[in-house]
Amino acid sequence: MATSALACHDNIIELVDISFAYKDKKVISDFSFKVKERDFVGVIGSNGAGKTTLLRMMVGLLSPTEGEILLFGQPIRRFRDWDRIGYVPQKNSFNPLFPATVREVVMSGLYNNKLFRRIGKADQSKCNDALEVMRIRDIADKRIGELSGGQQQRVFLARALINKPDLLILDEPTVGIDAQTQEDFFELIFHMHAHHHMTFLMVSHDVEMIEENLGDQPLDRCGAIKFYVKHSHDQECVIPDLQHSIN
Ligand SMILES: Nc1ncnc2c1ncn2[C@@H]1O[C@H](COP(=O)(O)OP(=O)(O)OP(=O)(O)O)[C@@H](O)[C@H]1O
Repeated sequence: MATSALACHDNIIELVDISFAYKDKKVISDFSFKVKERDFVGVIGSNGAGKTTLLRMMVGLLSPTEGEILLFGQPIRRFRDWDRIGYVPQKNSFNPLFPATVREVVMSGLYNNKLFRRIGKADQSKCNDALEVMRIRDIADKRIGELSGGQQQRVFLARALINKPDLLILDEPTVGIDAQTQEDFFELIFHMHAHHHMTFLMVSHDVEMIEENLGDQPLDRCGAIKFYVKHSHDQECVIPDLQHSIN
C-alpha cells in the first residue's frame, strides 16, 4: 500500500491550454489545470459557467476546440484504460421499460467494457457492499426503470463505486437524494479520499460543504468556475471495503 510522495504527485488529468466553443459560443478559454493523484477537486460555478462541458471533455465525450488533454500521462485520444475512471453524469435516467434490476446495474460496473465476465462470490460481496453504502439493498431486486429519480441516482453512484476506480468524476452527484443519504455519501467519499488512495473531481453547488472539506480558498479559476483542491497523504487506513467509513 505504500505510495511514495513522488508517485502520489503523478498527474492524473492535465488540461493544457484548452478552449471550447459550441458553434460561436465560447464556453472555455485557454485554460490549463492539473489534477494530481490523491487530489480532491471541488468544482463550483454558476449555472451555465461550463462545468459539465469541462467534465465531458475530461472523459472524452467532447473534444476541446484548442489545446490538449492528458489522462494518466497519455493523450486522451490514445487513452484506453477507462476502467480506471468512474464518471457519474449529472442527469441519468433509465427508460421505464429497461429490464435490468438494481443489482444487475450495479454489478455491470465491474465489467465495464467487457462483454462477458464470470461473477464470483467476491463480486457479489463487492456489490452488496456498494448497495449497502448507498442504502439501496432493500430494492436490489427491483427493476431500475420503476425507481424514483433519487433512487436511480443512488444506483449510478453504487455502480461507479463498486470498481473503486483510481479517479472518480462526479457531476452534482447528490441532486434529488435525501439529506441523510447525501451526508453519508459525502462522508464516504471524503473518507475514501483521505484513506483509500482515490482521486476525486466533483461538481457541486453546495459551497458550504466544499469549503468545509476542501478549504475556503479556491486554488484556481476558469471564468466563473472555481476549483477547490485538497491533497491527501494519509496512508493509515488499509481496510479494503467501502462500508466501514459510514459505520
Ligand atoms: N450542446 C450544447 N449546444 C450549445 N450550447 C450548449 C450545449 N451544452 C451547453 N451549452 C451552453 O454552454 C454553456 C455551458 O454549459 P454547461 O452545461 O457546461 O454549464 P454548467 O456550468 O455545467 O451549468 P449547470 O450548473 O447549469 O449544470 C451554457 O451557456 C449552455 O447553455
